[in-house]
Amino acid sequence: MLGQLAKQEQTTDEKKILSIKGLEVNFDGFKALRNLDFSLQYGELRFLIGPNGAGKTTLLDVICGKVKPSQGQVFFKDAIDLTKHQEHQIAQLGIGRKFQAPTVFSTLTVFENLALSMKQQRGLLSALWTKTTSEQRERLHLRLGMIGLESKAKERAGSLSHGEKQWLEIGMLLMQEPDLLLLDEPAAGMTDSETEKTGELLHDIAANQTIIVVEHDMAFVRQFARTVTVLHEGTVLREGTMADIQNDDKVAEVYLGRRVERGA
Ligand SMILES: Nc1ncnc2c1ncn2[C@@H]1O[C@H](COP(=O)(O)OP(=O)(O)OP(=O)(O)O)[C@@H](O)[C@H]1O
Repeated sequence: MLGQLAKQEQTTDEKKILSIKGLEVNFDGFKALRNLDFSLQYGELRFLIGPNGAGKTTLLDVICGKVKPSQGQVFFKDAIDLTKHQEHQIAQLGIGRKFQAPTVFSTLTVFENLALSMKQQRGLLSALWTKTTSEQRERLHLRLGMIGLESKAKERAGSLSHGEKQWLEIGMLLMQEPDLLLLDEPAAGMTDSETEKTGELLHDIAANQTIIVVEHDMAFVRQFARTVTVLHEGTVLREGTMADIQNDDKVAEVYLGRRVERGA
């Protein structure tokens, strides 16, 4: 019986790409995260919401190695202890992070930006001047199509709209073939149609990769979220479908007594 239980637990664990237990982050005595448990299955698109200062960014910072926890476990693909790795190692292990503001090379073309981001052994300059292989070109065109910028491949990235720059940066991240993507407000500052396209892009990506999205725009979350985790005061307050979350009194209370509405 015990053996069976252990086996069951192991099977469940095997599906987890990320498993966090008892996480604590201490900034000079202030606990930005406390006793936080969080896990993610392969292929999930998980939205992370919560009021200002809830700890969302800090959680992403711990996962990508920018911030080291004072306590707790952070395991990637079961056996990789992320607390023991530096930021650049974690990127190589397959975790890609995108911050809110797009950072593309504005004087290079869209295609060149993507080509530079390819997972490769070559240095930056040789990546620019060496001819891409047909396999690489295929990958580049696949990503160009996915981010909707095929027709703008030869345009300078600096001439793109804000939304297009965001998609390009997501495409650049995808060229690294990460297993887990961490995205910070990918739809911030976008027009309604760009926001819509971004939501669809996230679902396209989640067909093969796992994504955590930190988001404030509740209309966006409502439209595109499958599972939502609500953080409050450094720990998980609730987790569930958007419908569960919207009807939860405690969640409404932490959002200053309002229902979870757009811009809350
Ligand atoms: N480097 C730091 N030193 C001290 N305190 C910090 C540091 N970084 C974050 N904090 C504090 O930790 C808490 C959690 O911050 P965090 O940025 O993770 O929240 P958040 O949920 O991402 O908020 P927002 O939605 O406003 O971006 C906040 O009270 C913040 O002031």
